[in-house]
Amino acid sequence: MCLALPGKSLQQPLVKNKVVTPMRKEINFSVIGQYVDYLVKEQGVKNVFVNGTTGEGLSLSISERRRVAEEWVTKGRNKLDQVVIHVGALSLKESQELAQHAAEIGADGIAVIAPFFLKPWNKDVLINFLKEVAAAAPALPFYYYHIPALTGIKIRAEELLDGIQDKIPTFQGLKFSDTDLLDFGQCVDQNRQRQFAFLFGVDEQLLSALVMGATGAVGSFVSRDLSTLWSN
Ligand SMILES: CC(=O)N[C@@H]([C@@H](O)[C@H](O)[C@H](O)CO)[C@@H](O)CC(=O)C(=O)O
Repeated sequence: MCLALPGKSLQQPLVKNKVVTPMRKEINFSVIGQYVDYLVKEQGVKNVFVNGTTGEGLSLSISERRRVAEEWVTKGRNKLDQVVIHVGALSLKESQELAQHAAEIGADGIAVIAPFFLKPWNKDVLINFLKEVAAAAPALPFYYYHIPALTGIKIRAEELLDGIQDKIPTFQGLKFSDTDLLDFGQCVDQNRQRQFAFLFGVDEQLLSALVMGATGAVGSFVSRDLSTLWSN
């Protein structure tokens, strides 16, 4: 459950942890502070991705997602470098509400998955959805969470990147959770000015992605060892 994002500067990749949401019958908010300390002290991880796939964000209610985000931001203050909140939802309004909330509580970025029930049928429709969500948090770096195996949306990331910053000025990069390394390589190739972050999300292919130019990673099984890879 580890995620790496670039640092405040895109040139400086950092290890991040995509965190689970602790639950018994209900969400166990009280252990999130300990979880932060564990990640920082035991795992050498100072960046987290909250309410994503591993955090089961899409299975939580909106009020639960808000509360989980608040806990991570609050408990991570002065300990974590970046807390990125996944705010994707099937409802545009809910996604916007979560994006605005992430900005209000002081998160460092937001990420959005494509709506996957009534699916965007082309790139422009998808970008319009993302743009509306990003506009709800106009000061927060925005990541598109590309995970076609779960969304069923096959629009290639490379196609999406083309001209995206004209539509979404806060666009910071991709969380690329797909095994299509050709698509990934074409994204990297398109990013000649290195303005975007490419956070790779399939642990099993991370080494290949690093060779190809991933600037960070979001993963389940990597942590301190991953930061070592980058620092070497
Ligand atoms: C589908 C999924 O859960 N993918 C994981 C991977 O880390 C995955 O667990 C790993 O590659 C093992 O298959 C992450 O990319 C997901 C993630 O970052 C998230 O919590 O949003």
